[in-house]
Amino acid sequence: MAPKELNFITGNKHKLAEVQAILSSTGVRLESRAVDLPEIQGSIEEISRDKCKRAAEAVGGPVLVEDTCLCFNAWDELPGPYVKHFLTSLSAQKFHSLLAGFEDKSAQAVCTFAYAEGPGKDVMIFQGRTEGKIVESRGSTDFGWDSCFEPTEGKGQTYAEMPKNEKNAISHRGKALAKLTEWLKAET
Ligand SMILES: O=P(O)(O)OP(=O)(O)OP(=O)(O)OC[C@H]1O[C@@H](n2cnc3c(O)ncnc32)[C@H](O)[C@@H]1O
Ligand SMILES: [Mg+2]
Repeated sequence: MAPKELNFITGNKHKLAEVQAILSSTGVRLESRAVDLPEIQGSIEEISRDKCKRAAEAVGGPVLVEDTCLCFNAWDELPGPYVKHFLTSLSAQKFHSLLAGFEDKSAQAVCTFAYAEGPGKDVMIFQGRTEGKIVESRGSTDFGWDSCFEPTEGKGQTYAEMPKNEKNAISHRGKALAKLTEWLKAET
């Protein structure tokens, strides 16, 4: 059974704000708890499933978690789920230099939501992908690598230069949440 209310477990207030904005028109109620969950190494799906199981155990009830990856095509999809560490070390200003030796600057932003009804329960996965390229930082550096990712579907702006509603309409997170809300509608 799909829930009417979701308990989104994240330590990232920018993610939470986007998820709240995107879900506001859907009638789905969102609760949230800030828990910084340890993340394993592995495939995107393995990491998301494990993160969801840890969250369900930490909370003792239904949980929604999300893992965001940035995959460089020239790097066979890396840094992928490990992008946070690269960004923390380099900062947004130097982030583009990772691809300095590569002609191919294309990348995919991948957002994976994972939902479980509680500890030990099955995990449902919902994923969205947005194509783009890595550029020198332009716009606010508030949220992750937003200033370094220029989506192909946009008007040549980085995510950070776009109004929030425009980012949400084409973003990896928006697409993943569209799948999640479809499931919620179908189940209730
Ligand atoms: O508690 P959680 O939900 O795990 O939050 P987090 O900040 O640790 O997030 P991730 O583990 O998913 O790591 C993803 C990294 O990508 C960044 N990020 C996530 N979504 C983004 C977006 O839409 N635009 C730019 N950067 C983003 C985020 O700041 C991290 O550095
Ligand atoms: Mg994390």
